[in-house]
Amino acid sequence: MVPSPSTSAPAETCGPVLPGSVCAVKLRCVFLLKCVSRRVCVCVCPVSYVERGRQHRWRCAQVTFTCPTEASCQRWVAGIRELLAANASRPRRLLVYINPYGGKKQGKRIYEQKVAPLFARAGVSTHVIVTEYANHARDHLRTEAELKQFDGVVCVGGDGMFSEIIHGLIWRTQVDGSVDPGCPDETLSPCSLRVGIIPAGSTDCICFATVGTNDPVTSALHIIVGDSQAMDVCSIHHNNTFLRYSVSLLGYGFYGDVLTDSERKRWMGPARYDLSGLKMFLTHHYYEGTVSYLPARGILGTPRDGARCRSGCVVCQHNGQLLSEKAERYETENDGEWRTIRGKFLAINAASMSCACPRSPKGLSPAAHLADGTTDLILVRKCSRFNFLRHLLRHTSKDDQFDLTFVEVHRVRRFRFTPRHCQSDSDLELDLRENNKGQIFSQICTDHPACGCAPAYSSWNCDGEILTHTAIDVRVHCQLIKLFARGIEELESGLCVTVT
Ligand SMILES: CCCCCCCCCCCCC/C=C/[C@@H](O)[C@H](CO)NC(=O)CCCCCCCCCCCCCCC
Ligand SMILES: Nc1ncnc2c1ncn2[C@@H]1O[C@H](COP(=O)(O)OP(=O)(O)OP(=O)(O)O)[C@@H](O)[C@H]1O
Ligand SMILES: [Ca+2]
Repeated sequence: MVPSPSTSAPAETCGPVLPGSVCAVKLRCVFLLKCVSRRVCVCVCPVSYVERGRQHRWRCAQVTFTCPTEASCQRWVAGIRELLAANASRPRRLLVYINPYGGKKQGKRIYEQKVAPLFARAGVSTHVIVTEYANHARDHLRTEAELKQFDGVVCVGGDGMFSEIIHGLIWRTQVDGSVDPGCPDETLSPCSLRVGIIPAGSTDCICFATVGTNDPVTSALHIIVGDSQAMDVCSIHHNNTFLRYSVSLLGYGFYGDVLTDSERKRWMGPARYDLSGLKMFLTHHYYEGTVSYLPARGILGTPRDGARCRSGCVVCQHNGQLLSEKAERYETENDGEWRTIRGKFLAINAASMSCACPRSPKGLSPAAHLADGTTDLILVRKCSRFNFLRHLLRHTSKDDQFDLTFVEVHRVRRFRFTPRHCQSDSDLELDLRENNKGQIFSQICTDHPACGCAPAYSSWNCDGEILTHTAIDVRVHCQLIKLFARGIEELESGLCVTVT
């Protein structure tokens, strides 16, 4: 039996030096440090472990054992090392990409000061690359990186940087497995390497929604203990041509416009989103188009069931199993019934996870799941500024943001969007008839008296990157990637397990 701070150690061999009780997470030994000093007949052996703090934060703590002889100390050390080595889920070698440019430009400092010392203490070796330009990490992963040498990839940056990493990894996995990554109907191969996120961006919603906090030390500890959390990925195509993948928010209208405007203000750091958000709220543009979607059927959960995706989520386990069985039976998602909605929208958002972040702690779709093979399609129809503000405010309160007449939400496996100006002649004809022949254009101008005309189209905000096309086809790939995370834990802050 190997000692851990959780068990009272046998008196004759080893016992905590510190008097009183010790707090520990599940009381699992995280690291082991070597014997640091030897006095006459006493060997001191500090062992590091994880301690839970407030609001899902983890901290590294230490307990020191003393042994009467060097030999018994070495036996304890060897025993613990053996136990840790036998744990296959803990990474030993990691490929680390640092974006020195994201968020407040602190990525390098955060990694060097807060994360690297923990990796070193845990005996995790690293190969660190500080990126020199946008898409450096993506291209390195696609073509150069010797992935067999590593047990995982770590991304130091924000959602955009994480997006680069998964683009590189997913592409590489498909090419290595002879799967065509560009084909919209292809069943993609899941990536075997896990990705760790050290938050150093502006929103960091993927980290927040999978860990419960944006804290570099907590994320580093989740990587060290070898946590694993599967995640859905949406593939986005335009006319059968691959555009991008998305794991969090795919937003047209409001969030697309906020992103486009905020890119010009990058020098402001994370505050750019608030300023652009206010500006776009006041601008109040709506966009016309057609949304078609394939509802998710036969699965557990709905977008308004009040459930929350948490560590060990049964909905994700159940739906993941169901969808993989479906794939084995060669059933395609095409056999369901597509539905179509035509209209004027302030925002069209697809949230593949809750998209919780410090700005919106419960997220855009609080009941969305990380790994259930679906995305929540949220349609905010044209409404007054006052009503839109009511909807936005509910992202920050306990009230249901979908309980409004101009908002609807559907849990879907696939969807398509066609902006009005791209619609086929027959669709346009239908529109004209619906709008009393020809009055549609003057209608738009009446709705925007300040400028006299409305923009015909917005852009898609795809995990914080702007998409080049507006007409898109989106498909969810269930559990395509894995993170060094465990989902948000139910256990609340401050709770410590006491060692007697
Ligand atoms: C009145 C307060 C309303 C507050 C409403 C806050 C809603 C915030 C919802 C945030 C959802 C983030 C989803 C994640 C998206 C990421 O993939 C992406 C890349 O990191 N981040 C953004 O696009 C960054 C998107 C950032 C959007 C910020 C929007 C701020 C809106 C402010 C509206 C002010 C109206 C004030 C009227 C008096
Ligand atoms: N060395 C670099 N120089 C310039 N841009 C880079 C570099 N490395 C990565 N990038 C790009 O920087 C962009 C922003 O990075 P990141 O997502 O880390 O920060 P952010 O946008 O501030 O945060 P968030 O996405 O969480 O809102 C990404 O699009 C990424 O491709
Ligand atoms: Ca999902």
